[in-house]
Formats: sequence, structure tokens, C-alpha cells
Amino acid sequence: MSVHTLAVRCRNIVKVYETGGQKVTALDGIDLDIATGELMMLVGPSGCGKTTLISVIAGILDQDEGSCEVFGKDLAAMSDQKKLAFRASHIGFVFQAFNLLPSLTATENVSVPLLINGVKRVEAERRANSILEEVGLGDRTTSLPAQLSGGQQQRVAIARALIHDPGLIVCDEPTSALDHETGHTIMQLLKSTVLQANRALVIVTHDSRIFDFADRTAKMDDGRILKIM
Ligand SMILES: Nc1ncnc2c1ncn2[C@@H]1O[C@H](COP(=O)(O)OP(=O)(O)OP(=O)(O)O)[C@@H](O)[C@H]1O
Repeated sequence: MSVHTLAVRCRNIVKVYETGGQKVTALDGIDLDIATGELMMLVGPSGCGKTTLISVIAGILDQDEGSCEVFGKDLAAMSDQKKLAFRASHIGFVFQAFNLLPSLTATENVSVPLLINGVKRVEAERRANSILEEVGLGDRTTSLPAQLSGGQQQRVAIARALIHDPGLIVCDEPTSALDHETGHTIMQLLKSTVLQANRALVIVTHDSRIFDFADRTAKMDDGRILKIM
């Protein structure tokens, strides 16, 4: 089996949105490489294209020009079905607002991606509980989201993104709904537990308090990467 050290390779990505006859160039020629074992942060002012870029990288949105390869595979060249399957096995997404299902327990929320992939419930819940243990929630597996703090809910969302052991984790503003201390703890968890030698982590953030956790930071403005630090 070949080993890819490059998790993401973007070349000249252009994305233009058209609404009501108006064109907005959200991405204007993005080149970006992200290696496994690396925590890459995307920062920049509101509207500069961060969410659009991670949506392309996560295979949620197709670019208009350029190429985006994840672990050597060109996402835009895949059929929708192949892309869905590729995402389900290689990419985990952590949302700002956690996006947990309110009527399901922590174990059930984390099990969902496996159940969708046809894993039997007993096995899915066994694996979910083991990941919840890893993120420090071994004693809250039967809690509903409303019974958990913001930081605990974000841990459940992280566990759900990790359940299929993806090589790329994409986080959209993972700390913005959390107070400073909890945000810091979540970043420590992402860095120590989620980030591994064979896994890359991409984090979009406005939160300057967490900038120091990055291995590299891509500073964006107006659909471009101004510099990588
Ligand atoms: N679905 C859409 N239709 C039209 N324009 C869009 C759409 N999504 C984003 N845009 C525009 O594209 C540009 C980039 O938006 P994007 O959401 O990627 O920026 P962002 O850096 O993530 O912003 P924020 O930090 O506020 O979330 C903005 O000008 C935005 O208004």
C-alpha cells in the first residue's frame, strides 16, 4: 500500500458564486498543501473565502477551476456516489454549532455515521463508547446533548467526526461557541488526541486565542492566500 504524506493538494482553485445575476469570486486561485501530522489553520476576515475553501477540501462543494486532491484523489473527478463514499471513509467534519441530534444520546450521536455505513448497532455503539472514552466522556455516554455543557457537546461532535478513523479532519470554528477555557481544552484535545502522524487537521477560525496551536497558518483575504506562516 502506498503512503501519502500529502493529505490535501489544492492548485489554482477558483470558485465563483452567482446569485441574482451577480457574481462573487469567493476563491481566486488558491494553492495549498497540507501534510499529514499537521494542524493547518485558515484565518482571515469575514467573507474572505475560508468556509468555501474547506467545503471544497471536504468534497462538499465543487470548484469551478483548479484541482483539489485529498490523499492523492481528485474529488471533482468522482461521481457523487464515489465522493460520498470517499468522504465517509476519509474525511471527518466538526461544525461550529456541534450539529448533534437532540433526541439521541452521546453514544447514539457518535454511532450515526457507522449505522449509515451499515455497521450493526451493537458494534457501532461499542466503537462509539470507546471513542467517547478517548475524548474524556466515558461517563456521559447516555446523556442527551441538552444535558451536556458546550465543551462536552463539542467533544461528542469530535468523537462523531473520528468514528470512522478518517485521515483528514476539517473543523469550522470549533471553539467560537465556547468560553476561553473550554475552547483551550478542546484545542488541546484536537492537538493531542485527534492529530496523529497519519492524520491532518484543518481548522477555520476567527478566534485569535487559539492561533498558537497551529503548526502553520494560511492567512486569507479576498479569496486568496496572502501568506502561509
Ligand atoms: N452560497 C453562496 N451564494 C453566494 N455567495 C456566497 C455563498 N456562500 C458564500 N458566498 C460569498 O462568498 C464569499 C466567501 O464566503 P465564505 O463564507 O467562504 O467566507 P468566510 O471567510 O468563511 O466568512 P465568515 O468568516 O464570515 O464565515 C463572501 O463574499 C460570501 O458572501
